[in-house]
Amino acid sequence: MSKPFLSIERLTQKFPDGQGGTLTVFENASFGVEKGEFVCILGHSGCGKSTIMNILAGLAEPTSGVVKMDGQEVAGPSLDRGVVFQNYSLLPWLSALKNVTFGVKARYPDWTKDKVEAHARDFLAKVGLEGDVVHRKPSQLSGGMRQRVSIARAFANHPKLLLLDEPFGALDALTRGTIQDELLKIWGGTEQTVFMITHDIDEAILLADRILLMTNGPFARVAEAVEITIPRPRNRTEIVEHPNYYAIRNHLVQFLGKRSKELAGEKVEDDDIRPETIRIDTTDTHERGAADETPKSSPVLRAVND
Ligand SMILES: Nc1ncnc2c1ncn2[C@@H]1O[C@H](COP(=O)(O)OP(=O)(O)OP(=O)(O)O)[C@@H](O)[C@H]1O
Repeated sequence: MSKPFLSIERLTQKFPDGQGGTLTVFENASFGVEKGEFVCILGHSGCGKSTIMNILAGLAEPTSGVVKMDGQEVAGPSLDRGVVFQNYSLLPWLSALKNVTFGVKARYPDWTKDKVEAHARDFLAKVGLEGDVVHRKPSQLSGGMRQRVSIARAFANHPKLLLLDEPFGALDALTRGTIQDELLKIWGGTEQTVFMITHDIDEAILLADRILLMTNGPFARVAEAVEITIPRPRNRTEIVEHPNYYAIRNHLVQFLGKRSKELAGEKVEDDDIRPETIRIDTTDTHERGAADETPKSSPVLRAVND
């Protein structure tokens, strides 16, 4: 089998536990992300999601294990990997527009000033920021606007991999919904690969191609990769009507509510360190024989190993 675009191999992170011992946050985390894929990761607080993201960004080094992107080992930050954090991390002394042009200039040093600005304005417009508002500094923008600038900035740089760490965590539900739609639109028009942390199950189902589920720490691991068998384009109001929606949602709720605890700390054989692929498709009639009378309302759950 060919290697995925992003491959995470046997990642282990240990920290001093503050009492003279060691805290093993996760051990042998191994998974792959395909080019252009949108992957969300869900797990309880403390299982190590942000730590994994910092390692993928090249901002932290794991205790052991390797991350490879396009076959190259990730070592240190790079313009090929863009990060959006919950707290926006915009440069406070620059306008929204300059926050975007700043990165574009670094990425495309040969571009003229006009080209850089047009490109930045184009991406700001994609997230609904046009006109005078682009000249405001972050302190003069609402939280939702600041997060829009962060997203425009990240996409405008065309990184090969976009890392989103709970980007909508601080936003109200309405703004969050609008920006989720904008994110989908902006991602749909690019070839970019996205890896996103969220605590919101519905957000993950709306956005992701696959959802990785982590068991609780310490010794957390990525136990399952749940395929989102709902066709795109998706939108928030229609997605809940898809026959797979609640079957997938129930599976995720059940994992986070129960199995993430039961599986916590469980040692697995070497052959099983990759997450189990879970495909839930109540519309898949191929799996059932013609004589199978299973009603559509009862979900067919089938787990397929990688
Ligand atoms: N630099 C560090 N030194 C010591 N312990 C750390 C360090 N960074 C993280 N940890 C510990 O590692 C564990 C995982 O932290 P991390 O922030 O990655 O979890 P998370 O899954 O992202 O949590 P949340 O969902 O709350 O953001 C926590 O127990 C945390 O206290």
